Amino acid sequence: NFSGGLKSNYTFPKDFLFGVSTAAYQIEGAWNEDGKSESIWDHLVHTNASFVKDGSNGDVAADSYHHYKRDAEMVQELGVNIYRFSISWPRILPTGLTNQINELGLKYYSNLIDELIKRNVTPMVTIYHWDLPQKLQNIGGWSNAHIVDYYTDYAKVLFDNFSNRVKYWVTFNEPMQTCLEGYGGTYRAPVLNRHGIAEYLCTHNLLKAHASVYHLFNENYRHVNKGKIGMSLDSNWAEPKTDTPQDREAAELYLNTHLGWYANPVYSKEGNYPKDLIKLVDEKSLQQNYTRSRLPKFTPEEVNYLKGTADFFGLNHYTTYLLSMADGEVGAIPSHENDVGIVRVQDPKWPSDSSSTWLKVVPFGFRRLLKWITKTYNNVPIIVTENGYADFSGLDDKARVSYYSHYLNALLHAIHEDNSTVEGYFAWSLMDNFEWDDGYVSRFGLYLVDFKSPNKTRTAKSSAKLYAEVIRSRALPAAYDPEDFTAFSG
Ligand SMILES: O=S(=O)(O)CCCN1CCN(CCO[C@@H]2O[C@H](CO)[C@@H](O)[C@H](O)[C@H]2O)CC1
Repeated sequence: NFSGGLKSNYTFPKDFLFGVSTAAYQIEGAWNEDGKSESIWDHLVHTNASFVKDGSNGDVAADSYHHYKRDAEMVQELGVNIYRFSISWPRILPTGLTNQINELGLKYYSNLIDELIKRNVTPMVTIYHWDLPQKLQNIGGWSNAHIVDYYTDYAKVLFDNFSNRVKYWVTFNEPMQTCLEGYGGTYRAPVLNRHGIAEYLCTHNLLKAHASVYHLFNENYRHVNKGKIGMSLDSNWAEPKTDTPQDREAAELYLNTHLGWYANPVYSKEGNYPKDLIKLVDEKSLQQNYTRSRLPKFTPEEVNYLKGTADFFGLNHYTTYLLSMADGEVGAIPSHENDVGIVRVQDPKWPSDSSSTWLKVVPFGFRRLLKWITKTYNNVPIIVTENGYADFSGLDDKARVSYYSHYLNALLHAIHEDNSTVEGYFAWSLMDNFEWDDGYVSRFGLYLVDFKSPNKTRTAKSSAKLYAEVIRSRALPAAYDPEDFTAFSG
């Protein structure tokens, strides 16, 4: 049924990892303090103030650079076992390269890690959550093949300094957002908009960089504390718009050419990009008179080098779309969108009070996506590294309480009825933060941040209490009703 499963008294396994997530650019502030250099997000919001809905930026954000002890306290109040945060590359390597290592940057993260360990909370580090040093973008960024070495050198500095205290690593957060939306489009930094070309170059180099860091970790650092490393991929669920063969094909094609674009090379038995994607881009490139396909190819050695380079499947999920085949050309020519040729919409009946217009509440989609990943990638262990809801602010966040209840219900059914191997779940986000193009208009936090107060005061919302209760009891509240979506009726 709609909420992903009927009322049950399923519980979460006692060793299930409950976590909460944040990202450097969205919470830290101190954008140019203590030696940190400009990231591509600093550069974008400073040179194009109209990019952000409320004209704001991450210069100060939640000022976690100065309030990380309060953050660690909040994490402890929630009772989570693990805290996922990201490290800012330009805070560690101001030139982007290892000729200059910023000790004050290392110190900040070392202090944060110690605060977490003191509170019995396991740190999980996301090595890259979108904030590339601008100096590297100036020489091509992810479209420059040498970025594989630059990223590997950066990751080695983190492993050398933190692998004895950090057990969980995520190489990239949502690589598709960087490559498809940032290099192919204008929705994310560096807003290159070189659709049809740059999204494929970015992805090609980024996947090689991922594998390079996986092997570095596997060979030299895993033994330090039996650490684990993976990647966090974002995916909507794709439901066929109508129950017809074409729409079923469109839904499968969406998953293969978006999630599979990154998952197939790493998690599938055969490796490499999905066959559908290779075929579509090769054919379109030929028709468009390109001498060679716009999709770069992996050599057989590279296909093997990439295969199996993760201990878990990190999944960021928020919402669902209805898919159908396009009748005729869609999107710019050339572009990934045009290459794939499908159309996605959302059902107007789906609850949609969220401040993020794309975020519709569709719990069954979460359960079906987990089942699809389990089936497609041979029951790979999954860690849901982000899931959450946005509103316009407020402490008694009933819609967020309802969203989490429904999505956790769907998760319980995925675990107990669909036998998906899910090892953990992280709420996005610990606190209200800079929501990229939505600025501070859309709030995702379990804690409300008063951005006008000097200390960026954090206060627990009703959803923080719900989440803490679920973690303590390992179950949904007895009062939870899978059929009740009233919290969303506007
Ligand atoms: O229909 S549209 O094409 O107009 C918009 C597509 C919807 N996307 C889906 C992927 N999602 C990534 C989520 O992004 C993740 O989730 C959080 C909340 O956004 C961010 O704050 C995190 O940094 C990020 O990891 C952003 C919105």
